[in-house]
Amino acid sequence: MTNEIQSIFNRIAPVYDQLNDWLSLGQHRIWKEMAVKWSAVKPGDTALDLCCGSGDLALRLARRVGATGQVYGVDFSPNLLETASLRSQKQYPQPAIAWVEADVLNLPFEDNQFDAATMGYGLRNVKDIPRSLQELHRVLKPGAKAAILDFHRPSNPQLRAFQQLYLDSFVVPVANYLGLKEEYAYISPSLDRFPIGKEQIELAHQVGFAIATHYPIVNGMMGMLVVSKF
Ligand SMILES: C/C(=C\Cc1cc(O)c2ccccc2c1O)CCC[C@H](C)CCC[C@H](C)CCCC(C)C
Ligand SMILES: C[S@@+](CC[C@H](N)C(=O)[O-])C[C@H]1O[C@@H](n2cnc3c(N)ncnc32)[C@H](O)[C@@H]1O
Repeated sequence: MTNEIQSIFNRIAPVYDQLNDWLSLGQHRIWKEMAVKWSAVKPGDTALDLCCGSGDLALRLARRVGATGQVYGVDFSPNLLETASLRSQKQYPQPAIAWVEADVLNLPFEDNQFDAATMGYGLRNVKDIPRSLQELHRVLKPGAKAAILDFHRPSNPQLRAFQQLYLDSFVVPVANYLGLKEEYAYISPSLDRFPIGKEQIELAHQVGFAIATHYPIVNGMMGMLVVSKF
């Protein structure tokens, strides 16, 4: 399964950023900015972006930590990391970002290292959610926060039906046009398996996060889990 997920993301890498803009009507930028803000990252921090993909969140974190801070972006897709690295090289001044190819279930970092963290659309894709939250908890400093953005299922049946229709009748056909039907058709079943907000809070508490809050966004079609370590 891990290799399957890795190869999905390697295949979509060339069009990933463009499709996110088209399919979310540009809205994913706002949701990602909210994640950065809710991670409470500040100038001088050492910040972590898990499942960084093409680097959207890591680049935003880098703007917040500034010249005195450092950002680490971790992902297991070499193709998306290549895009991320090219994007950061094009920026001036060069952001202080280290792109790390690794599995977020086994982070190559010491305990208590990071002041803040983000994870965008990663948690739903890992094969062991509790383990990934445990690793995040381990590497955060006491007092640090993380914001975890992902799809969510709205409790309202009409909104849920709209979300399903949007995925089946807009997202998948657009991806199909680019030869990526199966890759984008994967989103819907992955969302069906994904724990809802309350369940995410419970999992976060189980791995030791002292505070865990889930905020529905876009009428519950997306969600943000914000966790704090004490
Ligand atoms: C940035 C977004 C999704 C990233 C993403 C996550 C995955 O797990 C994938 C799996 C396989 C292939 C691709 C991805 C992937 O790109 C979020 C934005 C893109 C969404 C496809 C848009 C979905 C929007 C909501 C269902 C409805 C929002 C309505 C609003 C009025 C635009
Ligand atoms: C939907 S993309 C999100 C990328 C980026 N965070 C964003 O918001 O645009 C999911 C990312 O998670 C990565 N990923 C999934 N499981 C992983 C794991 N176990 N370890 C490292 N990366 C993983 C994929 O390679 C992919 O880049």
